[in-house]
Amino acid sequence: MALLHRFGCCSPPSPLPPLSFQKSTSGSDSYTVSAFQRRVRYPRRFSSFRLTATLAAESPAGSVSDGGGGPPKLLMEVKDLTAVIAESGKKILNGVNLSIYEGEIHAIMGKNGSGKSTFAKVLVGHRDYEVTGGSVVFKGENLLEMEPEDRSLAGLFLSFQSPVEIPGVSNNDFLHMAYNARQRKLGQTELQPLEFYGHIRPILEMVNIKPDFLNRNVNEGFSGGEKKRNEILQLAVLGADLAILDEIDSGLDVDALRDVAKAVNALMTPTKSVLMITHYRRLLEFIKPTYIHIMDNGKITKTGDISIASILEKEGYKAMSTP
Ligand SMILES: Nc1ncnc2c1ncn2[C@@H]1O[C@H](COP(=O)(O)OP(=O)(O)OP(=O)(O)O)[C@@H](O)[C@H]1O
Repeated sequence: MALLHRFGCCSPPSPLPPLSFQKSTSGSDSYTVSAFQRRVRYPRRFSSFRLTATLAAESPAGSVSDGGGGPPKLLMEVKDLTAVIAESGKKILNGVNLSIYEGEIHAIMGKNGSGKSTFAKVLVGHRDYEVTGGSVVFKGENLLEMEPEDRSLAGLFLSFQSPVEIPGVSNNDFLHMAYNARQRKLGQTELQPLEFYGHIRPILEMVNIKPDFLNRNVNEGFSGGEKKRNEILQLAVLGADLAILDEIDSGLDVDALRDVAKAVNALMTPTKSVLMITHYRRLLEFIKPTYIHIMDNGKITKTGDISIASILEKEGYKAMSTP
C-alpha cells in the first residue's frame, strides 16, 4: 500500500522527457537533473561525469536475424579505436578492434589498468575521454558522431563498475521517467504510474529485487551487491541491443551473482548482445561467452573461447603474453 500511495502522490508529470544529469555549468559545486523545464539541484555527491539516463530502443520487429535462418547481423564493429584522457591527453586505448554480432556474448578480461573500463566508457560517449582515431559502427551508424543520449536510444546500455548515487531521485521516478522518455521517443505509449508498476513487477521478480527498492533513492545507501542488481533492473526495464556490463560480478555474493546472471540470460534474445568486463571465471560459468578477449595496454591482444579463462586462472596473464 505504501508503494501505491507513493505512486499516487509523487508521480512525475507526463509526458516525460529524457533525464540527464550534468555538472553545473555555473561552476557551483552541484549537479542538475533536468527534465525539460523541471530542474532540481542536488549537492555534489557523485562523480564528475555526465550520467545520462540510459534509454534504449528495442529492436524493431522483423529485424530478428534468426527468424529467416539468415546469417547473423553485425551489431557493432570497432576498428583501430584510439582514445586519450581528455584532460591530460594521456593515451589509454591503443587501437582496439572488435566485432560483435547479434546474439553474441563477449567477455573482456585483462590486468588492472589495461583499459577495459575506458573502452566501455568511450563507447557510450563518456566526456572524460577523447577519441583520437579509428571508428565504431553500431547498427550501421557512426556511433562516435552520436551524443550519449542518442547512443542510448540506439540501443546501447552501460552498467557502471561503480554505480552512482542520485540523492533525491527515487528509483521508481528514475525508471519511470526514463522508460516513458524512451517510449515517447519511439512513438509508443507511455505508462501511467500504476501501469508502470504492473510493468515493472515481474521484472523485479526476475531480478529478485524487493518492491521497496523502488521507493529508495537511486543507489543511495545501497550495498555494493544491491547497486549491481539495480543496474540489471535498469537494463531489464529499459532494454538494450548491446548491454555493456562492467564488472557486474564484483562485490556479489554467490546467490546475488546467480540472480544477476539469470536476469542477464533471461534478457538475451537472438538479436541482443552482451559485452561484459570481468576478472573472474565464475561469472563466465553463469553467463556463457561466445568469445573471451584479453585486453593489454589499451588493445585486444588475444581472442578465444572459455578455455582462455581457465588458463588465466591457472597461470595468470603471463600465459597470455604474445611471443
Ligand atoms: N578519467 C581518468 N583520469 C585519469 N586516469 C584515468 C582516467 N580514466 C582511466 N584512467 C587511467 O587509464 C588506465 C586504464 O584505466 P581503466 O579503468 O580503463 O582500466 P581497467 O582495465 O578497467 O582496470 P581495472 O581492471 O582495474 O578496473 C588506468 O591507468 C587509469 O588510471
